[in-house]
Amino acid sequence: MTDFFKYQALGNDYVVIDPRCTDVPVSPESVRLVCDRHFGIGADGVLYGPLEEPRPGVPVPLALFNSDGSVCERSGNGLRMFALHLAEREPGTWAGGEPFTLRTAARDSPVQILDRAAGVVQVGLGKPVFDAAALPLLDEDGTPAEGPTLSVPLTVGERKLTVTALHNGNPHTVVPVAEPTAELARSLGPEIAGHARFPLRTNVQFLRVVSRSVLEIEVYERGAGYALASGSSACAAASAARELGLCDDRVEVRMPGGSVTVTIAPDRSVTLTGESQQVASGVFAPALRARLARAAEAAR
Ligand SMILES: N[C@@H](CCC[C@H](N)C(=O)O)C(=O)O
Repeated sequence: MTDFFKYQALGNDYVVIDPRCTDVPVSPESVRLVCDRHFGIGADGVLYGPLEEPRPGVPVPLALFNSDGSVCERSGNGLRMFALHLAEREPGTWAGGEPFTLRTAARDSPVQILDRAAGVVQVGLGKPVFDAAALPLLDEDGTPAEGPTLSVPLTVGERKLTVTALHNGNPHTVVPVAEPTAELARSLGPEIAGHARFPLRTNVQFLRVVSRSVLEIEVYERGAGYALASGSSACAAASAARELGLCDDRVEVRMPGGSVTVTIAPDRSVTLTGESQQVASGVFAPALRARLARAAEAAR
């Protein structure tokens, strides 16, 4: 029995809980406990799956949770890590390098393991939508906003920002700045992520366009906080910069944890390529197991 498999992608870390390997229950409270960096394993989120026996040619379903226990519809880094997990468990089926499909609450996402030893995986995240109803976004008076979200005036405390908001399986708000810093992400990120105009909250990226082929971002994630990297955030920043005419169709996105490559097709569909690795695997100690069981019982 193996209760957990821990992975990281440029420092964005997830715990995989595989129901084929453990009977550990998963609930918002148990996710919070597992992700706690002092009382649990520590992670930015949990990937729970496969939710059914994986079969070649059939989308493999999984559920994703942020470290605060909230459900997230999709995770670019998480999908890449889960693809590696499937390959580690059944290399004969999933490690051959052929593309296959993962299914989350957002949509189906094609993945392809390009270099298993180096952990290089590519994932297709589809086409972003730059529309208020998709985010969703409210107007200042709290009524549903309508129309394009390429340039949205957003008042945050004393600051008057102009941001680009988009939805690509999950919501994102890109904030162009002269210098993205961890301090800025940690201070302003929460105010934007939980802004009243985003009823489902939003992931936040602070973006500097270094050149037409290089972007630099700092990330504050919905439900997880400051992150060293984020796949869907890197794609959101690239899609926003591309839509604003600020970058080419293939960019390196630099984050504190490392860089990924994002390519944007003429139809706006986005592909993310980057490394990730397994960090550890193991069993929960009896005391933690008992707490997880109590948390799940309380959630029923
Ligand atoms: N780190 C992930 C994003 C995880 C989900 C996000 N926090 C949300 O709630 O949408 C990634 O690599 O995309």
